[in-house]
Amino acid sequence: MAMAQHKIDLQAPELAPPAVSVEHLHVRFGGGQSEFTALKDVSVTIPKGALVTMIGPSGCGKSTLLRCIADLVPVSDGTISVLGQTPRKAREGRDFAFVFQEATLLPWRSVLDNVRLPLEVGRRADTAAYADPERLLALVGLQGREKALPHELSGGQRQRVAIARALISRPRILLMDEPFGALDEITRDKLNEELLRIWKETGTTIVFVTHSIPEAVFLGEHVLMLAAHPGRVKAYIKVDLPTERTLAIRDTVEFIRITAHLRRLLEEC
Ligand SMILES: Nc1ncnc2c1ncn2[C@@H]1O[C@H](COP(=O)(O)OP(=O)(O)OP(=O)(O)O)[C@@H](O)[C@H]1O
Repeated sequence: MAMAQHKIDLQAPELAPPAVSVEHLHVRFGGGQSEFTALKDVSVTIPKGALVTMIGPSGCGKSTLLRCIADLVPVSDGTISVLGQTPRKAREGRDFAFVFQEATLLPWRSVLDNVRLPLEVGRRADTAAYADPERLLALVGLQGREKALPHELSGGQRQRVAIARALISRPRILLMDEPFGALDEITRDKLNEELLRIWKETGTTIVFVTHSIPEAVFLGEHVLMLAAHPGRVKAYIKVDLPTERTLAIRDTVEFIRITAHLRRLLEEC
């Protein structure tokens, strides 16, 4: 009698490539006498759909790591895979988008036209591949401000525009380098809550660099800590807090315990 065939599901989640896989990454700048090792033997896996925050002392290589993932800085040794491809391929396929500390909006274009910009300069012929700019503005809480010019917006609102613009190509990964670092505390708190909502609504994987331990813990499902000189992984912890988070969670014993633990680790870096 023939044996029953067992169906093998090649799309099983555990077999799918992670969002980002970094293996034995070394990044060196300069050469000869002035060679400088910015990252040494960094290995880390970022699961699909995760929100990973990255923290570490100044100069430990957080931006460098993010830029390597984004194909903006060349890798000296090791490999990076973004959704199973090279960072170059992922960049060409617009699989990720980058949000910087400065919103860098075009001052002469309206909010809506700034968000639409990637549609005009992009290489995707298929406009259905892009999200609807007006819906994105609603998603980031800027409904009704479509016609405003950047100078008419607050810093927090400009950063909301930058996030909407980043989301227009429906990136599967959002790389954020201290996006709220220049904002006042109240605006930053509000945007932190909103980012969690946007993350849940879009299902985008997010890698978020910050200098703030409370911000890293509030946002992160996982916190990646780098140590400096040379830049290397110090810790990669899962944040054991409920996924539904409001700012009030920062007053809980568990939140305070995790931030204290990270602060002690940071002091060793
Ligand atoms: N293009 C470059 N050429 C030479 N050195 C560089 C270059 N980019 C970064 N570095 C150096 O690599 C190290 C890591 O820089 P990086 O900006 O990644 O650190 P960081 O952790 O993001 O710092 P910060 O928290 O201050 O923003 C620093 O010493 C920096 O001076």
